[in-house]
Amino acid sequence: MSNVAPSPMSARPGGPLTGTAHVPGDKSISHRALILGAMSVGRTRITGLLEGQDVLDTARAMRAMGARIERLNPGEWIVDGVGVGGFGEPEGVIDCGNSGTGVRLIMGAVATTPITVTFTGDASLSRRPMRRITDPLALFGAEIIAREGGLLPVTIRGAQDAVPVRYQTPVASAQIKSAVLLAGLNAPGQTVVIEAEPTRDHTERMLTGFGATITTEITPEGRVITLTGQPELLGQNVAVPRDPSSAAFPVAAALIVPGSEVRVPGISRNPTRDGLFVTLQEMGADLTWENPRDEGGEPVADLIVRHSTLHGVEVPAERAASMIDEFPILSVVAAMAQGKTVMNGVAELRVKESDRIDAMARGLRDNGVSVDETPDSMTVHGRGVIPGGGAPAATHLDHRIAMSFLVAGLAAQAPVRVDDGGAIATSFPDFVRLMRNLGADLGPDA
Ligand SMILES: O=C(O)C1=C[C@@H](OP(=O)(O)O)[C@@H](O)[C@H](O)C1
Ligand SMILES: C=C(OP(=O)(O)O)C(=O)O
Repeated sequence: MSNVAPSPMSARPGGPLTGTAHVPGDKSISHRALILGAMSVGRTRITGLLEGQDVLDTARAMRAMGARIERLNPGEWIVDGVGVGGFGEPEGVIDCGNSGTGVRLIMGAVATTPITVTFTGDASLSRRPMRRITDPLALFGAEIIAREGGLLPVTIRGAQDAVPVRYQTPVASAQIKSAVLLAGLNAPGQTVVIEAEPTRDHTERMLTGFGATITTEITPEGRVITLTGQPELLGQNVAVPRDPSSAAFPVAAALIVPGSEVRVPGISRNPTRDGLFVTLQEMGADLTWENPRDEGGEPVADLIVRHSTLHGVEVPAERAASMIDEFPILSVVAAMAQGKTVMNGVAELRVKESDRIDAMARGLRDNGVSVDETPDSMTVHGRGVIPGGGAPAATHLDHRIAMSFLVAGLAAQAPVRVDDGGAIATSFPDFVRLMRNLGADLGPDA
C-alpha cells in the first residue's frame, strides 16, 4: 500500500443519514477463520468473510504454506486445511501488508512447525513492535531473527521439538494471546496464557468450535487460558458476524448528524468488543438493540441508532481493551458532545497502524477541537461542534484515522479533509459507498 499514490478524500456537512448499513464481516474473526481453517483437517466453509486487504493478505499467506483456498461467491470461501503441524515452507517472503493481526497470528501459527518463514509488511507495519510476539514464541523453541528493535522483516525458524509454554501477557493484547495459543497447538502438553485484563476472545471461541480442548478460568491473576496441544482440528462452517469496529463509523455518524436514524443489522455483541457501545450509552446515545441471537458461536444483534444530544464521560482504563480500535471515532463523537471526555489507559493506541493519540489530537486541533494528551490518555473538550476546514489530516496509512475524520466532516461546520484514504480498504473496502447510501457527502477530493 505504501507504494500506491495517496488518495486525498473529504467529507462535507449535509442532511440526515438514514437507511440500513450492512457493514462488512468482522476482521478479527475473518483472519482466525482462514488460519484455523488452514490448520485443520478437511474443509472449512466461511460465509460473511471480510474481503478487506488485511484478510486477503492472510489468505495469500495460508495458500503459500499449503492450504487450498477458494472464493466461491462474495464473502463465501472454502479452505482445505493442512492440519496442525502441516504447514509447508513458503517459497517467498510472507507479506502481511498493513495487518498487525495477520502477521502476529501467523507468526504464532508457524512457530512450532519446523519450517523457516520470513515476514514483512508495509511502512506502517514495519514500525510496529514485534518483540511482544517473538519473545514468547522463542520460549517454544523457535529461532527468531529480526531487524534492529525487533521490527519486521522477521524470520522465524519454527521449533523442531516444541515445548509448551506458560505465559503472562505483559500488555492487554488479543494478538499476543492468540499468537501463543496458535503456537501451543503444535506443542505437546498444555500451553497456558494468563491475561490480567480480558481481551477479545475469538481465538478461544473458534478453537473450541474446531475441536480443541481449551478452558478459561477467572482467577485473582486474571484470565487463565489453558490449551491442550496437538489436537486434531476439523474443518468447520464459520458464519462471520458483522464487525462492531466497522459499525462504529456509521453509528457515530448517525449520532452526530441531526435528524439521522440508521439500522445496522447482524453485528457482533461479543462482550469483549462492546466497550464503545457501553460508552456511547453513558454519553446519552439513543441505541436500541433488537433480535439478539447466536451466530457461529458469537452473540449477534441488530442495532438502531438515532441522532442524540451527548455529554462527555470518563472512560475507565479497564474498558480500554474492549474498545481499543474505537478510540479514534470516539474522539470525534466526544468533540460533538458537551463537556470533557477522558479516555484512560490507552497507551496501546500509540503502537497501532499509527500513533492514534497523536494522529487524532493533531487532526482534531487543526479542525478547531481542543484536545489534551498524556502518554496513556487523551482528553477531548467537547463543545458540540467541530469547526472543520483545517489542513488535510495526516492518516499515516491508518484506516481508522481516515474514516474517523471523514465521519467528523459529516457533522462539521466546514469540510474535513484527509491526506490519504487508501488504507480504508484494509478493513472496510465498501465504506464510501455504504456511507453515501445513507446520504453522506464524502469521497475522493475533486
Ligand atoms: O486480535 C485481534 O484480532 C486484534 C486485536 C487488537 O490488537 P492488540 O491485540 O494489539 O490489542 C486490535 O487492535 C486489532 O485490530 C485486532
Ligand atoms: C489495530 C488494528 O488492526 P491490526 O492490528 O490488525 O493492524 C485495527 O484494525 O484497528
